[in-house]
Parts: sequence; C-alpha cells; structure tokens
Amino acid sequence: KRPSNFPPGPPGWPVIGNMLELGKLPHREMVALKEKYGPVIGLRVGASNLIVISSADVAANFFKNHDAEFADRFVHDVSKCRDYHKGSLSLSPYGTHWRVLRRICTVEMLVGKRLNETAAVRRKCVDQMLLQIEDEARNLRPIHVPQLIFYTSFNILGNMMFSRDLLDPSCKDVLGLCKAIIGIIEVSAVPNLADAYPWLGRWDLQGLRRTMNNVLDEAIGFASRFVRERIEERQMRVDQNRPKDFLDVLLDYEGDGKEEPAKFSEHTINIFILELFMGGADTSSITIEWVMSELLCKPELLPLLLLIHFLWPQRPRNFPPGPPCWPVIGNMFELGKLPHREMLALKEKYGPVVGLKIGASKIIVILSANVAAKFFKNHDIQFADRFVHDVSKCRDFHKGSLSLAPYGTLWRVLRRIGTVEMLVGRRLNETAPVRRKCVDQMLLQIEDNVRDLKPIHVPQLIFYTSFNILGNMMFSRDLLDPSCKDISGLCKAIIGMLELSAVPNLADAYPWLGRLDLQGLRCEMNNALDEAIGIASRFVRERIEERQMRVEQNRPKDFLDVLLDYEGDGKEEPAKFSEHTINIFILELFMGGADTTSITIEWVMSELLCKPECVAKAKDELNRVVGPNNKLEESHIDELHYLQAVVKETLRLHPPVPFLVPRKAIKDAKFMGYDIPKDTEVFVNAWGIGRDEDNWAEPNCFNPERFLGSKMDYKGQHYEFIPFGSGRRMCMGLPLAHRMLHLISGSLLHCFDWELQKSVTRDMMDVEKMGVAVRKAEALQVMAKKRTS
Ligand code: HEM
Repeated sequence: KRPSNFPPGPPGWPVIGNMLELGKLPHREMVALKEKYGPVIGLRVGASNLIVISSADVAANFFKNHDAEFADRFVHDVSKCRDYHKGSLSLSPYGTHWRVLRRICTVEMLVGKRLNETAAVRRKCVDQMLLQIEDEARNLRPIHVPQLIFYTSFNILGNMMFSRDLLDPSCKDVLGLCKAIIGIIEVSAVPNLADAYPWLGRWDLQGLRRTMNNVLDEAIGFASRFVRERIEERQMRVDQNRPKDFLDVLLDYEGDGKEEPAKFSEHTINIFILELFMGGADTSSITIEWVMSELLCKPELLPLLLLIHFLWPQRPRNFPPGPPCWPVIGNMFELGKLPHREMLALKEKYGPVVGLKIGASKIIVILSANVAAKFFKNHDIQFADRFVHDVSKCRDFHKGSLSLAPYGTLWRVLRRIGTVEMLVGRRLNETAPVRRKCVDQMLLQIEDNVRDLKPIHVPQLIFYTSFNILGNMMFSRDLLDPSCKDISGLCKAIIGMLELSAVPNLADAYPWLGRLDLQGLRCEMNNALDEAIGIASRFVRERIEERQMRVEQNRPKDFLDVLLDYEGDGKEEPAKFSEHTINIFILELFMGGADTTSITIEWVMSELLCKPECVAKAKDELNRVVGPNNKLEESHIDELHYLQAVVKETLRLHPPVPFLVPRKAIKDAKFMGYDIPKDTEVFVNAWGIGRDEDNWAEPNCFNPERFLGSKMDYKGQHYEFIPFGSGRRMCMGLPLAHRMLHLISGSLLHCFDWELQKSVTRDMMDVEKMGVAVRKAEALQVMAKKRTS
C-alpha cells in the first residue's frame, strides 16, 4: 500500500512493490519516470517507502527548507553487522554522535591548515603512482586505471590516517586491510532482500550478513591493531617527528562526558577509520577513471593537453607544497611586488616550507623559525652554494666574488681572509679612528644643512658615509672627496650595479633567454662593471707600484694590503689572488656593506621619529654613557644597551635582506621529508620570521624594550631573529656592520634633535620598495636641529 497523499509513481506489484522499476541502473530508470510522474516520484520497495527527487528546483527546495527533517540515514541490513552503524558517521542518526564526529572531521582533520600540512604525503603517494606507471610503460603493459587510482587514494588515506604506507607490498597485513575494505564495499552493493523486508534479515537468505561479518572482522582486526600500536606508542611517548594524523586527532578527542562521549570507544575509532577509506578511495578512483575516459574519447583535446603538459612547469616529485603553477611562468605572480610579504599568506595555506616554480627555477621558501633552525643546523652544508643571477655573470663578476662563489676553495680562502685578517676585532680596533673621521665629516655636513635650514636626505647621507668608511678601510683614502672626479665615478658605478641587480630578469627564470638580453640588462651591467672595475683596478695598480717602490705609508694595513699580501699554497688554493678577484671582491664589499647599512639606519631613524619616548631614552643613555660633550666612540657600544635594543628591534622589523642571500642545493637533498633536487634555490624569509606571532608578542610593533635584559642577538644562533643569516654563509661583514650601525645612528641621535618634515606623514613611514635590499619606498627626509641640551 502506498501511504496516503504520497508523491505520484508507478503502480506497485504485489509483494515486491516497485522493485522492478529500479532496474539495473536506477538513476537512469528514474529519468524516464520523471517524464511521466514529474520531478518527485514516490515508490514502494517491499516494506520501504522511497521518494526520488529528479530536478534541481525540487532539490533546492529539499535542501534549503527540509534538510533537518530528512537528516537521518537509512541503515541497510548488512551495515548492522558487528554494530558497524553504531560507530559510523555517515549512517548515524542526526544527533550528538554524528555532530561530534562531523565537527572533528571538519575542524580538525579536513580543515585547510591540516590538509596543507599533509600535502607532502599526498604528493609522495602520487609520485609512487607515477613510478608505477613508468614501470608499466617500460614493460609495454596496459594500466588498469581504476585499480591504480584506488590503490593510490587508499595509500593517501592510509598515510593521512596512520602515517604509514598501507600498500607497501612487503607488508602482508596492510594489503589485507585493502582487500577487506574492497570486500565491504562489494557486499554493501549487493541488492539485499532484507532491506525491503526487514523481517527476512535474521534468515540471511543471501548469506550477505555472514560475508559481511567475515570481512568486517578482518578489517576491524587490522584497524584495531594500528590503533593499539599507536596507543602504546603514545603511552611510551615515542617521538614520531611527523605531523599529527587523523588517528592522533581521534585519540586526542575529549568530550564533556555528558551529552558527548568523554573519549571515543575503540569501536567508534575503528569503524570511523574504515568508513573514511570506504567513502574516499572508491569515489576518487571512479571519478578519475571517468576523467580519463572522457578525455581519451576526445582525441582532438590530446594535442592541447600535451602542449599544456610541456608548457606547464612541473613541480618536482615530493617537493614542498605550494600554489599550483601557471603555464610557462609557474608561480611568478605569487611573488608580487614585495615577495617577503606575499609569502606570509602562503604559510597560512601551505605550511612553513613552500615550494615554488618560477619558469625553469625551483625554489623553496622557509617561513618559520623552527624550520630555519633545522635548515641551518642540519642542512647548512647541503645548501651552501649560491644561485648566480644572469647579470652577475657579466665580466665574470661571479668568478671573483665571495658571496656568489660556490662552496669551495675560492670561497673558503676569501672568507678566511675576510674574517681573520680584515674584519677581526683587533683589525677593526685599529681602523676605528678612520670610521670616527668619516662620521665627523657626516656631522659637519648635517651642521651645514642645519645652518641653511635644508632637510637631510637620510639614506643618501648614510650611504655616502658608509661608502667612505669602506673606501678608507679598503684603500686608505676618502673616496667621496668631491674634488676627485674619479672617485665619485666609483660610487655612481656601484649604485648603478645595485640598481641593475635589483631588476627582475627573465633570464633568471629562463636561462636560455640570457644570450638574447631582451631587457638590455647585460649590456648595462657590462658598462657599469667596466666603469667600476676600471676605477678599482687603477687604485690597485697604484698600490702595487707604491709597494714595489717601497713608499713609506705610515698608515695601518688596509684591506687592499691584506689582499695583496695573501700567499696561498699554489696547489688547491691560488698562490696569489688575480687582479680580477681583488677588484671584484672589493666592489662586492662596497655593494654588500654600504646599502644594507644605510637602509638599516634609515629605518632606525624612521621608527624612532614615530616614537619620541624611545628617542628620549636613547639620548638619555648616550648622555649618561658618552657624556653630553663627548663624541661617541665604538668602545662605548657595549654599554649602550638601549641603543643596541633599538638597532635589534629595527633589524627584526626591517631586515634589509628579507630573504637572506638565497642558497642553492649543491646536490639532490632530503629536507623535512621532501626531495629537493640539485640547484633548487632556498629563500629563508627572515622578514616573516621576525614578525611571526609564534615567536614575538605584538610582532608588528616597534618595541625596543623587548630586547632589554634578553640574550637574543643577531649572530645566527637565535633562529627567530636572523637578519644577518646563519650558518657557514652568514654575513661576513657582521662585526663591521655592528660597529657602523651603532656608531652612525648613535652619533646622529647624540649630536642633533630630529623632526619629520611637515609633508611626511606617519602612514608613509612603513611602506617598502624592493631592490637588492628592501628599503623605504619614500626616502626619509628630516630636519635636524642642533641638540637642545
Ligand atoms: C646591516 C648590515 C648588513 C646586513 C643586514 C647584512 C646581511 C647579510 C645577509 C642576510 C647575508 C646572507 C647570509 C646567508 O646567506 O645566510 C649577507 C652576506 C654577506 N655579507 Fe652582509 N649584511 C650587512 C652588512 C655587511 C657588510 C658591512 C659587509 C662587508 C663589508 C657585508 C658583507 C657580506 C658578505 C661578503 C656576504 C657573503 C657571505 C658568504 O657568502 O659567505 N655585509 N649579509
């Protein structure tokens, strides 16, 4: 009997009702019935009532207005075996059990953040699948698509649930679990008389209950073994060094113990896990089988697919997760104008190690202090090479450079000389008067501006001062004496080189474009380098002649003397440095030292001008330690704790080299479980790490006090604060930079009072512009006044 006022439908047969109408593919048969009875059809199948909805309008009405009324599920007879339905989410009635499991699933397992953490696991399983296809292709064997995809999906789910490869053929148990689940799926699909006539259930006329009990015993046995093992591991606190998996989430669950369960029973955990396998593996494999079938039936699409395949930058196998690539350009758009800022958004989505492809280059970006610590502590040597940009190959610049040299003998020799002979404390003490002299010249220049009521262009003034300091330390001469034409030429050429190095270059993404020099960058760089090398080599030749003629200099040994004095063993090391190496090394010290220092001090002044109370504290300290009428000397720096905190806080918020100088993998490497191919570039986002909420309270606020009384410094041991990098290739100039930053900024504060120009507002203060180093978008221009007291 059809219930009264039931939706229309075909008349039923005695006993079986509409069973015959369902046919072999009921979803297709129903389309024919729609023609006849409209979009809502009522059926009787044995003792059960069914309604079938066959139009989008009715479906919309159903889901929008009646969802809660129809939120229970029909439980098939076989699903009651071994109380399967009692642990299940998908079969559970609309109530607490369902709500708790569904919440856990949505919020703790399948939420974007957790999926990002497990992206690598899925990549790994897909890599295994591709290897399997390669194998079959080599042996000219056809691919059984649904089986292959089922196994792959199964393995993905297994890794996400238990953190193990469930289909490793060497593990008998695990293959068994897969087989048992396939068995459950098959038994569930057999039309069962007991679903139409529930009273038939106990007779098990088709033997389905028996089969289901067997496969369920098998499957539950496997699942519960994994669960027990994990419970024991957790009791013994075995360190797993892996992201939290689904099983952890289920075991961690704690409910209120009233309406919700206090903990999940082992039965619920087992069944819930089995049903995730059942729900996930079969549906994915069927869908992908259809994708492939449809595509292969459209041969006209194949050339297009192949073209897309070849133009599409391929992410290497088991590479860190990252945004999908666009054809040809890969992830170029993701970098945006200020890549260090854009990368923070990617961290939310893909986790602390992100993999990118830019044209032909592979890049990984490290976005957290923890991962940076692992990188520098355990993988420093594997990634100790540098990526050489196309313009850096002009005039063989890279062959004389320390910062671009591969991790090898030339790098080691130059680094040793730099650290032990040029930038060591003793040598820096000898050259302290030279720096003080340059700072005095800077203060005189400011006084001039004060007198003429002219604003100070802070970055320019500090760039020239740093340049002059470096010039004096290298050549023992004032390079920016305006009376000497040549020398301001060197400064100009170096600024030109810095600017050219900062222009994004297509040839870095597609090396084969290099020789075409589409952007004209090579040509301009050659000119700037000719100019700079010409001037540097003139100084070097003069010095060589002076030394040959033994002209008495009466000055401390400078960097150039050190480089000319060098004598290597002539075997692995060079016996002497070539003139090319000397010229390039000198130019790169100017490039690496002047810009970074001037940018940092510009930020120090910008931040301080927004916080007059910090200026007052810094000035008080300077008066106390240095004395109101004395000059700041480098020997005072150790006692200027507040000034040191100001410089640290500035470098935390504004590291001038926000990604450090990118490293490059010397050979294929394994990092954080990922496979990193040779030549992959590594960007460490020191900027993002310095502003990470996990490490810093109120990370975007300028608050020097946070460093007072703290031992944290920037010498590469505290990975939450690495403006100078860390490891073997950390900044060689740190000891000099440390002195210059404090000497110059301290002198500016001690000798003058500062105020912003009226046209400059505070909102403009934190806006950045990308170059080789990141600087303030609007150069800081300020008025100085002779200090009041
Ligand atoms: C505020 C000032 C400075 C900052 C923030 C800074 C930052 C950096 C950073 C982040 C690196 C890359 C580190 C890594 O790969 O882990 C670096 C490398 C380097 N820096 Fe600095 N730097 C500064 C000043 C200087 C100065 C004054 C000099 C020399 C006169 C200098 C010379 C170098 C050199 C030669 C390297 C390459 C080291 C190598 O590859 O082994 N830097 N710097």
